[in-house]
Amino acid sequence: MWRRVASLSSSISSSFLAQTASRLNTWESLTTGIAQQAKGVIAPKEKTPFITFVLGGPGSGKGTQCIKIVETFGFAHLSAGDLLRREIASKSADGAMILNTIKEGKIVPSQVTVKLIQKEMELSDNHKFLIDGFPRTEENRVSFEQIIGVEPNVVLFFDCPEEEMVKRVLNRNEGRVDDNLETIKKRLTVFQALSLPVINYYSEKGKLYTIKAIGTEDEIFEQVRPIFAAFEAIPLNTRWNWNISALVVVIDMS
Ligand SMILES: Nc1ncnc2c1ncn2[C@@H]1O[C@H](COP(=O)(O)OP(=O)(O)O)[C@@H](O)[C@H]1O
Ligand SMILES: Nc1ccn([C@H]2C[C@H](O)[C@@H](COP(=O)(O)OP(=O)(O)O)O2)c(=O)n1
Ligand SMILES: [Mg+2]
Repeated sequence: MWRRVASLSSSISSSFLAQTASRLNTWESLTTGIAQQAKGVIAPKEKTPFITFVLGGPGSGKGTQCIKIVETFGFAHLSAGDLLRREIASKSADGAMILNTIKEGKIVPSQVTVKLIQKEMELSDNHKFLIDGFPRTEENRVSFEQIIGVEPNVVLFFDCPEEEMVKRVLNRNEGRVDDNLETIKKRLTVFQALSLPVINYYSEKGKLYTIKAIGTEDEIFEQVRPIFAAFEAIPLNTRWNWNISALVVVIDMS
């Protein structure tokens, strides 16, 4: 059980501590949100969730780097695109609508995507989540906050030039309905118009880590690794919860 044992003024000046602290939330908020949503069916989990949003344009290398983060840091990988493609394949009620939306390079209504993410989070034994390709719009972002009830600890942005993204997507060869030049152009327009505002939002909140997504997969991962290594270095039984006016020390008494 988490107990608050002290509340300190915000005089601690280390930027690392401040940045790190701002990215850690208490477990209570998620358990409350999920428990409310699940109407008590699912028992609260025991660990503080650690949520990373993985953002970047189509072909910027999000999925590729997520695999490496999973291997190295043991996260659960929830790809919004994969969850939506699974709905299409399962011929669910929303399947046809999702397929048409993806073919058009547009964004699926947030409630549909958030519900799929929520289900995966509830089913997972893990407490560290990489949410890949989400939120892609401000509507996505607000919907997640409202339905799940938490904010991310870390937001990664894979920053890649458009020509490189187009080249990678056209070579991806996974048989995706949206990996063609016509749809990619639409997706890049949507990324600029709807996803960049989300990236700016997290930048202003001090949660954004921008990765230069050019180079080999390993070179790019060397930019990613220290971000999570820094969080791993925080002692397991100590969590800092940063507030605008106060720093609250939370010590695990279990
Ligand atoms: N650093 C890289 N250099 C060249 N190709 C890459 C790199 N990272 C990923 N790729 C390839 O580019 C394509 C898109 O990568 P992917 O991880 O699916 O991107 P995203 O999930 O952002 O759309 C894939 O075929 C992948 O193998
Ligand atoms: N939050 C999301 C994520 C994906 N989608 C839809 C629209 C996207 O173009 C497709 C594919 O997403 P996916 O993340 O798999 O695509 P990339 O890996 O960036 O190429 O799914 C969505 O509507 N909302
Ligand atoms: Mg992807």
